[in-house]
Amino acid sequence: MSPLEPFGARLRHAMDARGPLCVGIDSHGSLLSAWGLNDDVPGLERFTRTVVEALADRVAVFKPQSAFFERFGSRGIAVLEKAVADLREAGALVVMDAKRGDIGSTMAAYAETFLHEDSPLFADALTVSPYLGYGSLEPAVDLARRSGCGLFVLALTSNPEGAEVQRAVRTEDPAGRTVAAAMLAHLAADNAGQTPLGSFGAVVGATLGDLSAYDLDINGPLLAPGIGAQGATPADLPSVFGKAVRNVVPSVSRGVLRHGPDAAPLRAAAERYADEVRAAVGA
Ligand SMILES: O=C(O)c1cc(=O)[nH]c(=O)n1[C@@H]1O[C@H](COP(=O)(O)O)[C@@H](O)[C@H]1O
Repeated sequence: MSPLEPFGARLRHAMDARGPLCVGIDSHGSLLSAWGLNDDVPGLERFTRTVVEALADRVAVFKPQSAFFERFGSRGIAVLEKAVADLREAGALVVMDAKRGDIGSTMAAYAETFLHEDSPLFADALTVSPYLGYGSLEPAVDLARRSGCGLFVLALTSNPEGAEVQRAVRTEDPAGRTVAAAMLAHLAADNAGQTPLGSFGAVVGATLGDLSAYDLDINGPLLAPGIGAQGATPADLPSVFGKAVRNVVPSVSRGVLRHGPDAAPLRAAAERYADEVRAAVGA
C-alpha cells in the first residue's frame, strides 16, 4: 500500500484551502421528493450526482451517510462507490459515515472495507462507534495509520439519548471520568506528537451547549454535526468548543441539501455556511 499523507494534515490543508465545512450527503426520501425525484435508485443516482457536480470542486469535506445508500441494496452501494470516487477525484476529502463498531477480525474487515486503498469504498476517514470499548477499534486505528486515513470516534453525539451512555461516570476510573471523557483521552493519546493535526477525531455535537467539563484538546479534528436541521448554528461553535474551535469540522446535511436541486443555490448555501463558520471561529 502506498500511504497517503496523514489524514489530519490533509484535512487541515483542505479546510485552509476550501473553507471549514463538511457537507453531509444524506439522501432522505423526503429530500428526493422535495427535489422532484422518485425515492428509487434513479432518483438516488440523480440526487447524488447533482450534489457531487455542484459542490465537489469547492467544499473541503463530504460525509455521505451510508444508510441512505444501503437502503437500496447493492445498486445503492454502487451509487455510493461512484460518489466517493468522484468526490476524491475532485480533490475533496470523504468521511464515510457508517458508524461501524465491532471486535477483532470483524472490526478489521470493516476497516478493510473503508480504509484500504484497494477497496471500492475506500474513503479518507470513517465514523466509528467505540461503545464495544475503545480498544476494539484498534484494527481500524492500525489500518488508518498505514493508509493515511482517519477515524471519527463517537464521543458526545448530537442526539439527547446519547447522554445515558456517553455521560455515564466510570466507577472503576480513579479520576471518576465519564465515558466520553475517557474516549477523548484515548484519542488524545493516539494523536500525540502529530502535526499539524492528528488523524483521530471525535464526533461532538454542535447542539450540546457548554462542554467546558470536557477536555476537547485532543490534537485531532472535532466533527460537529447538528448545524442546520438539528438547530445549532455556526455562531454557537465558540461557546460549545472553546479554544478547540480551531479544530472543528462543522457538518451540515439537510441545511445545505434542502436548497437543491439547482446547483447555484446549493453552492450559495455551502458558501454561506463556510463564511459563517469562518466569521464565528475567526479563521
Ligand atoms: O456521526 C455523525 O455524523 C453524526 C453524529 C451525531 O452525533 N449526530 C449526527 O447527526 N450525525 C450525523 O450527521 C448527519 C446530520 O444531518 P443533518 O441533521 O441533516 O445536518 C446525519 O447523517 C447524522 O447521522
